[in-house]
Amino acid sequence: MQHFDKLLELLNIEKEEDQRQYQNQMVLTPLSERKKKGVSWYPVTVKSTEIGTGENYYISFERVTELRQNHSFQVGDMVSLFNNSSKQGKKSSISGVITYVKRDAMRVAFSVDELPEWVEYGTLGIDLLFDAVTYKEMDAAVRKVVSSEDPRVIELRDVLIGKKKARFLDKSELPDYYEVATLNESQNEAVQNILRAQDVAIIHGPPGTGKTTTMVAAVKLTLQQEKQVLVTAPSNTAVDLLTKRLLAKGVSVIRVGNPARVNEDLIPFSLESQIAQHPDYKLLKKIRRDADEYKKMAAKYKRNFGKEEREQRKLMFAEASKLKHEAYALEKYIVDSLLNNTQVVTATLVGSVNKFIRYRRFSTVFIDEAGQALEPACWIPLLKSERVVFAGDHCQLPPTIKSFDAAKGGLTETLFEQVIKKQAVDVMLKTQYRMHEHIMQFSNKEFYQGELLAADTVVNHRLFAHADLQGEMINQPVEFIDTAGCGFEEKTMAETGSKYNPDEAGILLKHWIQLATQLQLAEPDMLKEGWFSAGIISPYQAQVKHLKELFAEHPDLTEVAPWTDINSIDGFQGQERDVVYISMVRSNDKGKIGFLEDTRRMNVALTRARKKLVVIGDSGTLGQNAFYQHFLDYIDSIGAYRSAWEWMG
Ligand SMILES: Nc1ncnc2c1ncn2[C@@H]1O[C@H](COP(=O)(O)OP(=O)(O)OP(=O)(O)O)[C@@H](O)[C@H]1O
Repeated sequence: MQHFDKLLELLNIEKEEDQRQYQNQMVLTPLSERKKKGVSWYPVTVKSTEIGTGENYYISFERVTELRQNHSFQVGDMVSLFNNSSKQGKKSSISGVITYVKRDAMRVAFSVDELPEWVEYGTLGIDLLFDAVTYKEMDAAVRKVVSSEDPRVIELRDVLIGKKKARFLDKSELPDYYEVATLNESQNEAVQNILRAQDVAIIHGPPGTGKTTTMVAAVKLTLQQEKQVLVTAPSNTAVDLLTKRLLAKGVSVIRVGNPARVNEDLIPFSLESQIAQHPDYKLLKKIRRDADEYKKMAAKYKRNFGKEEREQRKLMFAEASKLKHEAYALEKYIVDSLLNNTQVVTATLVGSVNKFIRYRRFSTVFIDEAGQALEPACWIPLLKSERVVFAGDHCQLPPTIKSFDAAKGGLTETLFEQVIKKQAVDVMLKTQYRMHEHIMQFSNKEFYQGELLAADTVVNHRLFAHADLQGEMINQPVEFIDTAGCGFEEKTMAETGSKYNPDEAGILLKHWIQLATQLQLAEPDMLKEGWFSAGIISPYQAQVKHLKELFAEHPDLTEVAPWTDINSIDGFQGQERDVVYISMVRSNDKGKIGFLEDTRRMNVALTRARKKLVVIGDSGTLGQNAFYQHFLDYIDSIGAYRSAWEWMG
């Protein structure tokens, strides 16, 4: 099938590029360089070793280093523990997942029956590892979709790629007419669409429209018809959020996935932890220990032994193997009884191949953040489901893709987007609960055909409630500060090629100090914990870094610093702040805007603010692009234009 052949080809291109970037960073770089780059720790010392639930060992390491060195290790990353000892002859290694990491300490979970002996000798080091498993699972899923003889898989596949029309029950055929009192009209429409869908339904959720609220309500109602559903998303963070929201609504949930990648609050709801709490778990542990003992005893017989010892050794191995089978059967019994008694199983898309649910079938799979999910990853849970509900927004961030060719070839186009185009089964949520209407309106016109409405609670909310400030510019919901003609040229970071603009950052800082000072005077309560939040966004990493340094050094900002996050656009996806600044950076004679051409990404940045959005940029450079010219026209139409000259001198 042409569609899938192409998909496999693109996935392979992406994998090769990912691997190439990884190899450049790791394999082709000597250890001393890798250490400098922060992708290897060497040497490390073992601080402690613990046995976890299931077949897991946790080892805590400390890095031996004279310098304060940064690193790129994060919780959830795959790493390789290696032994560089010359006695060993060849390099030995095992892989694991980071469960905790600080500047010079980390804890890693290893899924092994036993730790290799070399862990106790020689000099150890840790490398960041390329995650090939994810690609393998995606590739296998796509191949299975093509070759499947399961009539339901074939049917669902044909609907999703647009060869067959999606079917819906008539409203009158719904068991009951559902209307959730706490949901608004379009949210209720989306829920009903889901209840009627026989193949696929789509919630299209523009920023702040309560996509998660709607999805949780839909899951609850679906559970009145179906015993159990699978709820997934591409990232662990999104799955954790959904798990929390479902638990808060009284739904029983088991979170499946590597415990090292699950948020700590949710560990009690993880399958591993539930297994450990099961009444038969003690017995399971005992059987496993006994099996281990037999294996160890059998292994003690060395080379020169007679017939009798040989027989004994054989018996011990047989006993160990019998006990292992018993343990396996008991574990399966425990897992099945836990899974059979939960309403929802949550996992990431790729995590739904987890050994405990690999062969389980589900009536419905919900896929959240589907606008960011690679098509091959979606097929993993789809293969085990009768029907699918996608939720997302294809007008916000697309999936992250490393290969330019794979992206150009179409790997960025999600299944979510393809279904919207081919089946037109999406219901868009139309009331947003985040932005003042002036903040919402530009994005609304450009991306949502002007169909969005601001809820009464936010339509005119302002930063300052104070009457004296009502008409003031500082209290306007949108400001654009134009740096055109100020000579604020963009600069390029030599090592990374990322752009930054120190003069623009300077203006941003001045504006924020002015605003923060007014805030402190007018609304002292706002600065109490949890009352107020601010975000500073730049599409360029180099500018993010520069802004962070600038803010850290500034004495006037100590009070507001805890409420001000500075990050890239991707770092703010799904989040909101009372005040948001965007530093556009690009300022050049040629009108080159690079990254900023990605208007979907800019849509995310422009829709994070609740009460005030300040955009700083060069209209001369930006205005050469149609999208930004529309933005500048919009700025004029609401009287939000200011010149950076006001802050100069
Ligand atoms: N029907 C509703 N009535 C009142 N408030 C609502 C309603 N639906 C959602 N909200 C509010 O809107 C906000 C965003 O909702 P929610 O967290 O479900 O959205 P999300 O899907 O996570 O975010 P986004 O819409 O940006 O993807 C929340 O504060 C929520 O309480």
